[in-house]
Amino acid sequence: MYNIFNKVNSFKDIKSLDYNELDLLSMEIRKFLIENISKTGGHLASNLGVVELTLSLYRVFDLDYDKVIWDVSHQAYVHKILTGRKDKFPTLRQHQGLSGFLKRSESKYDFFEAGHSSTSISAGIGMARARDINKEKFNVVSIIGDGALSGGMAFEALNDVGFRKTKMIIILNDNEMSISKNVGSMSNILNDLRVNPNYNKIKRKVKSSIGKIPHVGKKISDSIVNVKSAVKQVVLPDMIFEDMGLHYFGPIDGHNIKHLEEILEDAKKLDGPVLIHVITKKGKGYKPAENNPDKFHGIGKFDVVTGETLKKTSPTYSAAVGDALIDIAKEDEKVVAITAAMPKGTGLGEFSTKFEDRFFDVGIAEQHATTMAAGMASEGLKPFFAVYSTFLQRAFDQILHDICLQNLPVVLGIDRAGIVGDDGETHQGVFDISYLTQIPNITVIAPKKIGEMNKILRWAFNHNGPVAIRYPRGGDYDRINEIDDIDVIKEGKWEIIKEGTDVAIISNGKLISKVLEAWEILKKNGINASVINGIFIKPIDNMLLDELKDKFKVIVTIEDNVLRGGFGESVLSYLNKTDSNSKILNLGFPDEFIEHGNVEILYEKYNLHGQGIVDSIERVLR
Ligand SMILES: Cc1ncc(C[n+]2csc(CCOP(=O)(O)OP(=O)(O)O)c2C)c(N)n1
Ligand SMILES: CC(=O)[C@@H](O)[C@H](O)COP(=O)(O)O
Ligand SMILES: [Mg+2]
Repeated sequence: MYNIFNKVNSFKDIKSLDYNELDLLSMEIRKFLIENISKTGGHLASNLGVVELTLSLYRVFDLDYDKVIWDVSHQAYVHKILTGRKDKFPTLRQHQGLSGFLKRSESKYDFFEAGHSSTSISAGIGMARARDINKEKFNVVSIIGDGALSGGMAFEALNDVGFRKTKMIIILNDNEMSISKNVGSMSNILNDLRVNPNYNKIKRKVKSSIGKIPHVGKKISDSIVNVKSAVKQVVLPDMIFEDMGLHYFGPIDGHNIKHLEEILEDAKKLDGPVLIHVITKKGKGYKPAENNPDKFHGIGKFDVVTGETLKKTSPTYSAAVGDALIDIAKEDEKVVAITAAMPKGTGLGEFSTKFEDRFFDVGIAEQHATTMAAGMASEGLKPFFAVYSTFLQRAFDQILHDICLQNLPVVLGIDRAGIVGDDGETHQGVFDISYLTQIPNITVIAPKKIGEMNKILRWAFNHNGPVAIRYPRGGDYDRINEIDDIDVIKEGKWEIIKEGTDVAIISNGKLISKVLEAWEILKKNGINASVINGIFIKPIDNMLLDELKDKFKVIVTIEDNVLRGGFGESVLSYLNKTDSNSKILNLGFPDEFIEHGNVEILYEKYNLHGQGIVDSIERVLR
């Protein structure tokens, strides 16, 4: 089935191949990726786009010596194949299987881990400077996408590397796509560069003809500069990378291995930072992905022939947020929506077309989005920033310093709160309760079911101060439909779902379903539990806690967050200040990073499934 691919297990095996064999290998790698990812799910389109780029890099550079850093690292599957992990590919993103991202524990060739974007240039600069101080000689190559280049850290790193002239190579992998269409003025500049490839040709001609003039004097060299800038003025209004102090090569066809290799060899010889602008096609070689790169950016299992996803779609929290927001925005023209490059993932797709002027995709710029929201709120707008819990970690200071310090009414829609599953450590949303609740002025709230989203969002927009609404990836468990939506939302007031006598269980969000599962088992075991929806994670319901402590010997908190600084600790800390004699049991995630794997497997592993909750409670009651 595979001719060349079967013989390739390592980057060492590709060095001796000729260009025809490399073309065949590229096709076979694509076939392998499509077949495997159709069964496991994963980041298909980005990987299909970097096949030739990865092969070229690994022929020119020596991974036993040189360092290659992949930004985000969702596009590093070909790297995994070429670094001895081909056979493990069917386990991709499965619990205990290969990670979907780079992992230093997986391979000595995974030089730097990522999952969040725009870190590769900074990491590369760090390695290059360590190399220089340690008097070593290896090459450093950072590969960053055009989407990731919209992130502030990437600009900070370019600003630094161009100034200090650190020797390294930056490959800008430009496929005109972030997850959705790339946005921003840098994206426009890249487009200019793409459609004006003449600039480099003319520059090379000018340089080579001047190189032929013997003993170039100051006058002539001045005129070179003038010619260069004249060329720039005519061909391009601004050559941003060269002006920042980097050598620029491009645009280069990222699917032409021979040409890529020539450029990489040239770049290797140069001192100082080099940026190679490579043009690739996201989804290359698989029509459904080429035609629909955002759908195939990160996809679940799919049918290879039709490209259709196999899992039936069911209502999600993100979609409910999008619908509710449209509803509210129709009534209130002050409502605006913001995303940091995740319009579809956060459910804002329809909003973006219905309210074009009131929708802002700022690129992968969570910090900017947060402070911009604060600015909008200071002028009377009602901003809603929908953002994944894990990516909002970037904007901690902006939430604190720009929103909360000024008590500005920004609504943060914290999507993917709690564990997300297959993406693993870098993406689990298990820190937001801890990082948010320590900030004064903010209110943190969580719906227990999708149906409550509209009501909660309306409450948040009417609240005079910052509000964070946390909700999970995906949708509800069926069990939650056994209970009603919350009736009235009152700040700091919890909802009693079941009245019991033996133990009080307080939880919030999606985990309420798991608590209901536990409640049923406990009942069968003769234990009568109260179940409380701690819908307000901050402020907590002190009055109800006062009643619970007098009534129950055991109070249990359960959260989809790390225990440190979490909901349970807030409850514990309050009860510690009272005369409570109740025993408090806090359930949640321990002080460690939560690996990748199916969400249900992970809940079970950490005893947050029905039986796990029961076991923990029975242990304490005994
Ligand atoms: C800080 C942060 N915000 C958002 C994301 C979600 N995200 C993952 S990949 C991606 C798009 C990256 O685009 P690009 O760098 O061009 O890579 P491509 O997939 O096009 O190869 C985004 C927005 C992230 N990983 N990190
Ligand atoms: C690499 C990355 O950060 C995103 O592509 C992420 O994997 C998307 O996750 P969702 O599938 O939850 O939108
Ligand atoms: Mg891209």
